[in-house]
Amino acid sequence: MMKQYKCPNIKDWKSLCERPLQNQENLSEQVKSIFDEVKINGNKALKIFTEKFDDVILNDFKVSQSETDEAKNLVSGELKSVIKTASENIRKFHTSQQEEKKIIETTEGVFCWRENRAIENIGIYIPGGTAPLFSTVLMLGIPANIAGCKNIALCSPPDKDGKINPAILFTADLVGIKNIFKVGGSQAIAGLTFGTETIPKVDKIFGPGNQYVTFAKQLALNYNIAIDIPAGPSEVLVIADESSIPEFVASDLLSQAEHGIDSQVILLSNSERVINEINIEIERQLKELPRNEIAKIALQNSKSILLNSIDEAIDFSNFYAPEHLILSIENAENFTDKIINAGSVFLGNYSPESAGDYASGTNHTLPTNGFAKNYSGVSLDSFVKKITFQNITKNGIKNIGKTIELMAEAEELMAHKNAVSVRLKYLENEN
Ligand SMILES: NC(=O)c1ccc[n+]([C@@H]2O[C@H](COP(=O)([O-])OP(=O)(O)OC[C@H]3O[C@@H](n4cnc5c(N)ncnc54)[C@H](O)[C@@H]3O)[C@@H](O)[C@H]2O)c1
Ligand SMILES: N[C@H](CO)Cc1c[nH]c[nH+]1
Ligand SMILES: [Zn+2]
Repeated sequence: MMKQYKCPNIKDWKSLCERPLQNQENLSEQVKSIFDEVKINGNKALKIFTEKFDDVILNDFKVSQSETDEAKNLVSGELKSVIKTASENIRKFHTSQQEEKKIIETTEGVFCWRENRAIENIGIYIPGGTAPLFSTVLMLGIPANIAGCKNIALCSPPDKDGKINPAILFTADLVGIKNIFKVGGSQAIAGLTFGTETIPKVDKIFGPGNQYVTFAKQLALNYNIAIDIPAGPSEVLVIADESSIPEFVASDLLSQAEHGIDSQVILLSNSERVINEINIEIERQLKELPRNEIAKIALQNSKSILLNSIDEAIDFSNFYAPEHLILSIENAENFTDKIINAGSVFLGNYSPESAGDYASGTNHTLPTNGFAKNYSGVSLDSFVKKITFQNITKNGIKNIGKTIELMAEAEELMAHKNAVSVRLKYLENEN
């Protein structure tokens, strides 16, 4: 059952926005010690942590070609076909994010532009603890392909038989990923950070995961490894008014609650009747939901909040900064300008969040835990660096030279000034 709140005072919003995170001190100590072990002992440490956390003893972490071939035979034709449909939409949307090179003449003879270069060595993490998220392989592998990333290492936790789910292996094969490792959790992130005898060290780590994975990615930053975003336990916030359909809203809330016991779902409405009906629906659907244990626990972390108006609900949502925001309200499209902080937004009664999770084309790797205030979700840009170039003609340096000289002198950096002065003098002598 979600906790219920009625028109809370604005000073209580901060505590209402707290996420159900684990004891961060224990978590950080644990992840730091896993990093230290993997840094020093490589595969030996991976083996110990895989036995401890995934309950399986592995002597080789690399997935062989025969394992991939076997997995491809285990995935049904129907599933293969819908994965391909989803992959086409994801490819279409991410290809549309490519930008044309634009050369800008800022001053006559001064030409500036940017060019994209793919990040060459990347690691992608595919969650596998609660559910094998093969859809995440599409979300990360496809933009990596479009960007032109050369070397992609994929890590995902093994099951108790020491295997990776066949759909993950099929999807990895579909997007051309060959380097696959059976390692999960923070030990996988440590492996990608330092490199081991088997796992390559990478330049940037992508992918969602539980609190251990997310903390580990943030730790990787200390070792000069870039990360995509903090993409931790899933969240959804739904704003519902009288036009919403309780059955739909309840289904959306449950869809994120089932991700993990630390997921959080929030319902906001300007109508007590709507909140009550949605809560009744949640209870009804929960009973019918197979494997509902996780959702039940996550719902205890979750809240339904009655607010005075839809505008106030949007203010609350911007304050909370949800990973996913669903607007189940009349004329939802008219409210988009007011959304300031959210990872991905779903408008109206027929845009379920699951569509973005799988197949509409947008990326499902999104910022959580309030990070939608300052991070975007994963996109094509996440896989490239943008290098600036400039080309200044003789005329251009004559035009902009004085500006640079005066600024350099004012900063008391005379060598900077001189780098322009020598050129201007040279050009004077040329004439
Ligand atoms: N934000 C996003 O974009 C996004 C997208 C998809 C999924 N998610 C989230 O990803 C998460 C996936 O989590 P998951 O647990 O299912 O899979 P996971 O693969 O992230 O984590 C499983 C691994 O965690 C490690 N682990 C488990 N218990 C541990 C412990 N006590 N100490 C240290 N390590 C431990 C194990 O090694 C295990 O292999 C969910 O919370 C889901 O909501 C987020
Ligand atoms: N909702 C998750 C992002 O928070 C993504 C996902 C993958 N599969 C199902 N859902
Ligand atoms: Zn989901």
